[in-house]
Amino acid sequence: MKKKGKRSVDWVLVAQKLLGIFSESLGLPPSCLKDAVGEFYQNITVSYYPPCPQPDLTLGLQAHSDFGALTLLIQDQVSGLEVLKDSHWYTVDPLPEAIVVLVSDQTEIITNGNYRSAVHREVTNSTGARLSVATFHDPSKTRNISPAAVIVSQSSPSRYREVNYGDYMSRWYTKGPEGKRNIDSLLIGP
Ligand SMILES: O=C(O)CCC(=O)C(=O)O
Ligand SMILES: [Fe+2]
Repeated sequence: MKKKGKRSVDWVLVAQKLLGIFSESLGLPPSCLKDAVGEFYQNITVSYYPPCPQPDLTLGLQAHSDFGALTLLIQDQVSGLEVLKDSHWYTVDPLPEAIVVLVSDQTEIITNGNYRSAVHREVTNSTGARLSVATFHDPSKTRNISPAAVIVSQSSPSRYREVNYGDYMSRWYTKGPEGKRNIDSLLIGP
């Protein structure tokens, strides 16, 4: 087995700590979300966006939500990341030393929609190149994910169908983000 570097272990600890805080904020035991995700599978993507002569015509990355549990992202001083809220795109201004936390699809499912996965995109600009490093913290492909039993009740029934994470991921790669949330296909009811 390949030994993980100290830096990637640190990222895992931050992600676990955040899932603990999310759990507690919902009145759940601190390990609730972490236990539901199981062992973290970590992927790191380094994205370089060169200056674009026609930013109005080109996105760096189309709108999507990340399919795992939690994404931690660092960006350089050039802005470009935007998040969607109430049909409006907001720029995530780069701050020195800051880590951007993006709630991803599996966390939305486990919390039964109490935490919503963040729809985001990357816009280009004509003057400066941009660099970002995203660390994805995801369940294993064999893991089945569903709303946590402690959250679901008769008055607050499951809003999402159970899904195998490997299948969910394959679907994402086959269909692509299509600018919308793939997770919506798991919604139960009208
Ligand atoms: O480069 C960014 O700021 C966003 C990257 C991203 O959303 C992704 O890799 O999923
Ligand atoms: Fe993303």
